[in-house]
Amino acid sequence: MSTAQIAFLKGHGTENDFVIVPDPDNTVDLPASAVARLCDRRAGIGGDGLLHVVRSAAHPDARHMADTAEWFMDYRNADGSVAEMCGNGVRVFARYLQRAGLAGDGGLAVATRGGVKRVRLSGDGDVTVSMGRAALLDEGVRVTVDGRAWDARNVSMGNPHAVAFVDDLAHAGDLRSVPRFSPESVYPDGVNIEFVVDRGPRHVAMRVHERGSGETRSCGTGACAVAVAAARRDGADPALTGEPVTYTVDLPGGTLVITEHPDGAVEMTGPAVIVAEGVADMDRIETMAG
Ligand SMILES: N[C@@H](CCC[C@H](N)C(=O)O)C(=O)O
Repeated sequence: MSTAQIAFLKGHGTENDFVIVPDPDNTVDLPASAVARLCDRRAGIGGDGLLHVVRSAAHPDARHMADTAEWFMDYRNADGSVAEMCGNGVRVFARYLQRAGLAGDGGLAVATRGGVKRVRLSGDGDVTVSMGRAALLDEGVRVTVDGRAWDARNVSMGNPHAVAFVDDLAHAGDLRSVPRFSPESVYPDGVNIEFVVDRGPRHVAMRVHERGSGETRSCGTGACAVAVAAARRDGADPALTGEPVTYTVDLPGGTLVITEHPDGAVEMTGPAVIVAEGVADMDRIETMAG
C-alpha cells in the first residue's frame, strides 16, 4: 500500500461514528489535518472522530501502560484535536479488536489518555466499559442558548463536561456552534456540553455538543457525566448507601445504561458495531477537501 493509502474501518456506538485506523506499529502519519480530512462527511470517509489503533508499546503517550494494556486508543476528534477519552469510541475499539482476532470474548484492557479502561464483550451484543470515577467539580458554568440560561454541573470523566438540566431538549437550539458558557476560564481546553431532560425515575434523555466535533448523536463520557449529575441532583449517592445506582440515558442515536458503584466506579453498557472496511486514498481526499 502506498503512503497515500490508509486502510480503515468504519464503526459506531449508538450512532457516534468513527473512522478506525489499525496501525499496530504506529507508522501511519496522522497529523490533525489528515484526521480532519478523513472525518469530513463530504470529501472524506466521515466520522465524529477517529480511533487510531496502536500497540501501547509503540506510542509515546501509552508506553507507560503497555504492561497492563496491549492496545492504545489514540483518540482524535473530527477536527483533528486530541481528547483524553471517548466512551463510545472505546466500545467500538474493543469490537474492532474482537473482529480482528486481537481480543477474546471475555475482558480486555484498553489504554487511553484517560488511563486504562477494562472492557467486557458479550458476543455480538453489548459492550460494557469500566469508565473509572466521575469527578464532580465545584466550579460550574452558566450556559446560554437563544436567550435562555442554565447553571451547568462541571463533571470530569477524564474529559470535561458541563451538564445542564433543561425543560425541553429543543431549548438547546440547533447546536450548530459551541453554546455560550461563562466564565470561559472554567474550561480552558474547551468542553462537551450536555442538555438533559427527565423521562421517568432514573431515566433521562440528552443532547450533546461535543468539543472538536459539534453536535453528535451520542456521547458515552457525556452519558456517564449526566447519570452521575442526575443521581446527585436526585439525592442518590452509592458511596453513602452502599447500593449501585443505574440510570438509563436516551440519546438521539440510541440508549446507554450507566451504573455508578459504591466505590465510585462508573460502568457504561451499550452497542458497538463495525459497518464497513476499505482503503482511503489520501491524495484524493486532500484534493477534494481542499
Ligand atoms: N464521543 C465521545 C467523546 C469524544 C471526546 C470529546 N469530544 C472531547 O473532546 O472530550 C464519547 O463517547 O465519550
